[in-house]
Amino acid sequence: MTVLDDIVAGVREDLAARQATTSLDVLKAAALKRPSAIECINRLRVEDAVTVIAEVKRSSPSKGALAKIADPAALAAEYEKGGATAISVLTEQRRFHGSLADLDAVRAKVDIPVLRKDFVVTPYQVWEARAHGADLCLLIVAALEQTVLESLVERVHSLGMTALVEVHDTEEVARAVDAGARVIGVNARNLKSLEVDRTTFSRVAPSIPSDIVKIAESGVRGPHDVMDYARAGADTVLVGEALVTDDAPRESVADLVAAGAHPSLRAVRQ
Ligand SMILES: O=C(O)c1ccccc1NCC(=O)[C@H](O)[C@H](O)COP(=O)(O)O
Repeated sequence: MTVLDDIVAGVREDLAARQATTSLDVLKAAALKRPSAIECINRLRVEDAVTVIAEVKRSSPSKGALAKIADPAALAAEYEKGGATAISVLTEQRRFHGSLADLDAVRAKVDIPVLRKDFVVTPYQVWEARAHGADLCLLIVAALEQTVLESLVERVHSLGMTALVEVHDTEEVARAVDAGARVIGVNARNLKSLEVDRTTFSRVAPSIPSDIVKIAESGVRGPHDVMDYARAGADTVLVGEALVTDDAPRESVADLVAAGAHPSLRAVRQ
């Protein structure tokens, strides 16, 4: 069994428990009370700069416990003040120690778009994301059969959210495009070995059509990695570990944002 299969099996068990207590009708009612979603795509891809999605990440299968995040909302607020374009909140419980409560807290605190980062395999979880205030919802191609991927992308978009469709190779890019993705994230973390290879983005991104927003996920340790991803064509970078393990997350986000807007990148991005 791969790490991904193991995580998804746990997600399905936890989901069954939540579905037993919260009906889809309750979620739908909550989702309908949300204001219409922010137009995320225009915020993620801006002229002359690479934007930053900063992640609330407590733990991970590859590293174990990363940070004691007593107040995820306060951390997200620091990210926002540092210039993050969006906040990613890991809501998976067993391996990442996240929760929908974290998503609620962050949503209540920040004005910028919020991503539900989880292993979404059913429409119920998409409704959950919307009911808990997410503007973006992660869908991992490797975890989904094509027909399911297509229906979940459609569901995410029909609820006014934006799907961040995650891929690891060019075959998965083709599947993401066929499924209607408008935003594709290339994750440098191999989901079998959990090793991070930052060159994955430069190999995979050229196969992503130009009208689709390109996000480089994982492995950013500092400003130089943002600039490398920018030179390889990223519109946005998604950063977790380096920020949650930092003593000054606001300043560190600001440094990454400044790197993404560095004048030397202008020629590359035109
Ligand atoms: O982080 C992990 O160990 C991991 C393992 C298996 C599946 C997903 C995993 N991480 C989720 C992510 O995609 C990252 O949290 C995100 O891209 C940020 O990465 P990083 O900046 O390297 O923490």
